[in-house]
Amino acid sequence: MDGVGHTFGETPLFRDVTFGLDRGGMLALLGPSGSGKSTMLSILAGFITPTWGRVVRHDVHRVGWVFQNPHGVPRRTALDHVTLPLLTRGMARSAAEPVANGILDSFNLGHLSQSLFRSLSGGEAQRLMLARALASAPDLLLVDEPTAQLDPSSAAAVIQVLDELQDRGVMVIVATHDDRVSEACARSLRMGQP
Ligand SMILES: Nc1ncnc2c1ncn2[C@@H]1O[C@H](COP(=O)(O)OP(=O)(O)OP(=O)(O)O)[C@@H](O)[C@H]1O
Repeated sequence: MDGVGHTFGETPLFRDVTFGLDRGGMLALLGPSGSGKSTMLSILAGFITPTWGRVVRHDVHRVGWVFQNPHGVPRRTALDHVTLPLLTRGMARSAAEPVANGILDSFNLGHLSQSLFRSLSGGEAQRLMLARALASAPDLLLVDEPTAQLDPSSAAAVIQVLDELQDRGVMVIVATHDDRVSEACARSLRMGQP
């Protein structure tokens, strides 16, 4: 990001944001409600063109986004959720299901493989959304408030998953109010000081 700023009206939401992130890097976007964290994620995803500055992506072909509230298909199993992105990447079902089960295991969800999405707890559902995002093999993963709805132990499990994602070479940018999430990130960017 080079000198990026954005405004929806007269007052800039943020200005002059410059940073670079390498493969395997994890950055926390911090700031109070309304400071522009989601807007910044949308700019990074390419959904919004910033008013000022530019975003340059090298070797970023796939961008994943995990929303604050886990959106799954209630009557589909956890396994279905992780298998689908593999099928859309061209894998045969016979090859995709073992890979999906491996991903579920690594997110501590293996025992819930056949559970319907609607029966999962909030923390399990949020981890499943991260597992599904990983199955789509993103180069850049944007995560919005992953722990906002979670109790401390579910939040700790999600933070561990975020850590593992960066170990796998994914660039992770996470908008958060949660100090524990920002502590897990090597770097942070504080919004709300235009
Ligand atoms: N499309 C839009 N048009 C006009 N104003 C917008 C638009 N999107 C966001 N805003 C405004 O921009 C400001 C920043 O919103 P944004 O959702 O980026 O904040 P945030 O830091 O992610 O907040 P939260 O932590 O509450 O999710 C808010 O005042 C919001 O009302």
